Amino acid sequence: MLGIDAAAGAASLVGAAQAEARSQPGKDPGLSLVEHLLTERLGCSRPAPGLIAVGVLYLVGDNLDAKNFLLDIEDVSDLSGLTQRLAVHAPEPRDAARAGAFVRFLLDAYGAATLQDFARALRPGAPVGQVCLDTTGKSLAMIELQWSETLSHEPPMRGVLPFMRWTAGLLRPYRFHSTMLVVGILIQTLYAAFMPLWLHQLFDDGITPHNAGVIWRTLAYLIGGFLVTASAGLAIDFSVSALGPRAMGDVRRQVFDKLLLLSSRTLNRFKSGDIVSIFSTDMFIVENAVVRSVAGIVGKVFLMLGSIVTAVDLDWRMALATVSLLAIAFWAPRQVARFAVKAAYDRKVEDGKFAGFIKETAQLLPVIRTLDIGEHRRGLFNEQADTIYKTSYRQYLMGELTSRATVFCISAAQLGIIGLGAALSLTGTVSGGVVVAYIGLLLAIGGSAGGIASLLPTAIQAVGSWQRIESLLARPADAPDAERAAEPDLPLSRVAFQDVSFSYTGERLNLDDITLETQVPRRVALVGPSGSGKSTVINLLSRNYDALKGTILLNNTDIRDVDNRTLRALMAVVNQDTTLFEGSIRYNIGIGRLGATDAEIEQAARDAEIHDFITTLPNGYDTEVGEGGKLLSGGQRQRIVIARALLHDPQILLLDEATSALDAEAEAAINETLAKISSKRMMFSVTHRLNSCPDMDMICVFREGRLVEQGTHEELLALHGVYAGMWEKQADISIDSSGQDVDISVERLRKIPLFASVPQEDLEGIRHMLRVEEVPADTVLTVEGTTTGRFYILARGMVESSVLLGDGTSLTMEILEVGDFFGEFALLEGVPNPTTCRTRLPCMLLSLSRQDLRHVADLHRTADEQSELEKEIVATLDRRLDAKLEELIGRRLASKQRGAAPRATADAAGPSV
Ligand SMILES: Nc1ncnc2c1ncn2[C@@H]1O[C@H](COP(=O)(O)OP(=O)(O)OP(=O)(O)O)[C@@H](O)[C@H]1O
Repeated sequence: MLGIDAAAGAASLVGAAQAEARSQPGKDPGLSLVEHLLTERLGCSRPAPGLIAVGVLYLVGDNLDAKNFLLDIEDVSDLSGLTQRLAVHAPEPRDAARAGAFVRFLLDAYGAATLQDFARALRPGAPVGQVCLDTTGKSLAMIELQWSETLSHEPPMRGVLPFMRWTAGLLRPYRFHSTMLVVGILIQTLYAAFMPLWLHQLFDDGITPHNAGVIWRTLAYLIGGFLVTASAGLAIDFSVSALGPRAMGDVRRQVFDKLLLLSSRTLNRFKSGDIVSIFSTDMFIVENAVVRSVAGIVGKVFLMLGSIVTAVDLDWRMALATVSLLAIAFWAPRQVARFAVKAAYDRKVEDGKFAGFIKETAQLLPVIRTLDIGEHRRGLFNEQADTIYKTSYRQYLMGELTSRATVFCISAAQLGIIGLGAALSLTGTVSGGVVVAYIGLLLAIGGSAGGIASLLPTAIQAVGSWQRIESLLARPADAPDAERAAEPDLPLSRVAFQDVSFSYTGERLNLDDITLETQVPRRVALVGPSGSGKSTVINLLSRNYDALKGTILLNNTDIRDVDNRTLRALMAVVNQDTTLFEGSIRYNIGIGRLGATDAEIEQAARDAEIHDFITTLPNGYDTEVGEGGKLLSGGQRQRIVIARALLHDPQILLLDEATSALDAEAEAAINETLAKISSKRMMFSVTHRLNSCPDMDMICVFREGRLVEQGTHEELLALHGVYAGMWEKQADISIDSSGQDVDISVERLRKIPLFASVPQEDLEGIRHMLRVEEVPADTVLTVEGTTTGRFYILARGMVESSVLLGDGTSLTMEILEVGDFFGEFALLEGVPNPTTCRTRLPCMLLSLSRQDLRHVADLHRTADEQSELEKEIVATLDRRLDAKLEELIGRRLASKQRGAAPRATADAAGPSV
């Protein structure tokens, strides 16, 4: 694993380890051996680094994959402490597991060479953070985060018995019904236990000696017992019907409460269909098992136990044989049951993925149609359906095999016992009555076993579902309240970021050492290319995530010390997602402050400038908004969200592209409203369009996670840096106040390389030829490999350019923003578009076709002159095409090397296509 030549000098290493074991009797000889290997073969310092030695030993000695689940976030959050403990003490079992998991992580994520470097660098006294930096290039916090992201979050596979124990725990609070259930089962058990004894009595003391008294008395017992048992059966039916739904109601509540406490980081780990399918399919399957299987299995087990007691009473030798054979008969199928439980769990996981896939397909149907990737999606569907088929096949087969194996083993045991009884009766050691009673007993046992076997597949299926419910319940509530719930002295006068760094996955820093300070009331714009970290600042301020390093202060209080309720009262977030809750408009605004009066709700609606619209609706504030608010327009929904935020009356308003999902007209109107309502409070506003920036008190410019510039509009323009460049790109493209017309200056056109050398009068012509287009989100504008389309300049919104990879997935090449342009290849005869461009947000565009361009040239030029113009344009395009193709090939290669995972590129907002 570490590239050590094990054979070389192995004897001397073993000798040294043995000598050490003799001199330090408490020490694990295996650990000594690994320490000697590390120090003498890899040049690690003495004493050998405990972390790596213990980790390697644990890894080779244990199946870590099976134990990894035992570790949770806290276990991986103190690598320094772990290293120190393992350097001086004999390892605790949990620390040994941690070390093993860490070595596994380093090996998987960075390879054996880095693990060796890490081991060598772990010298006594060397800070672990420095070792991490020197060998992996990542800080200690990043390594811990990356490590925690790799932890398996699946609970250990468990079987039917733990599931039954869990069910018993669920039923315990319901005393009346549980008691009724237990009493019912006991009565059935007693009857089953006594029946063979009565049969024995009937045969040996009644029928054989012709004793009518005994016969009638025993028949009376049997009939009475039968009637009582039938009533007990009814009691069982009533109690399980009440207990199952009640117990599952409790589980639903628990899971829902847990859901509310999960952080965004944890929620990101779930597939979109998972949570819904846990609440729907998994809960149903478990409930079904609680009602139908669990009580049944318990009842049958009791019956078998009762029968065994009777068996002892009848003949102890046969009873001993019965118990031994039954033990074997139940043990053997357990081996199959383990596979059955795993198969049931796998099936549930696949169901969750499948539900997510269907949901995604339904949501993205317009995109699928416009991209014409129906066939590709069908291929993915077939793959998923195939996987579902395979996992279901395994699930059913294993379930049925478990049941069949149980029946088979029990039947074999029965035959064995009958054979023993017959043999003993030949020797005269047992009477005929005992053998008859035993046959009755075995019928009862066989019936119970058969019953258990038929209930097992349902129970096994439920174990898979239970594991998934448990895996959600077992997640730590990682959005906990602050331990020292401190109150920042209100009102708020200051918000500060001090050396704040953050990463979502531990792979790279998404915010890198951000320091900024601002006073209330102040309006702050967060600008920068797509993926530069603007929304992440909002995520940290609203405490959706906590910083990896550094502090965010509200006045002088660390945001992590402020309890969630106070924090939520201080802030409101409005982002581009305008999905509403199903219910009335009143409800959707009112949840901004529960308990608000109707007058307050109406005032908030007035401030958000939606009151007049609401009063025109037949049901006014009681109008139902439909699922997700789909009965209202995007602009109306956004105003309702703003009204909700205003009702909340926050001191800090966080706006994250609040208007970018709206059309330009609605954006213009809502921006006016936002400008009014933000004047009295602090506002952080993420924006791509810079036209609002001149009015802001402070502008923070982000690039690749770093805060590269901050100041007022004028200060930043004077810097001639990133902001000035962005401003220049956007400044001469204006949208009129109605949001319906776009204008671009000739000077701005000239800055596009394509038009750099076009004569002034032609540029004027081109400017007038440009067509204004308003395009909704998810519209495909150019398609890779085709020669149709137009040349576009982006005046508003965002466009994603991507290429299709060999495996059918698409790779994002660039995110184009206001001022960027694309599709110039459409201006050339026969040159196919190298990428597909699709709008991510509603866009306003200026566009030009090849015919338009030719027409412009025709107006003023002779054929020769026109061809000169075309030649210049062709030459510019050729240069850009070459550059584009080179970049494309490079990215495709890189993506293949990374396993071709399609994802938006972080630094995607470079120059336009
Ligand atoms: N939940 C997440 N998990 C992993 N990475 C994420 C997550 N959210 C954002 N990122 C990554 O973090 C980086 C910063 O994202 P962020 O959303 O803050 O950028 P942004 O500047 O707001 O971009 P945009 O303008 O496109 O909204 C990006 O590279 C993005 O891919």
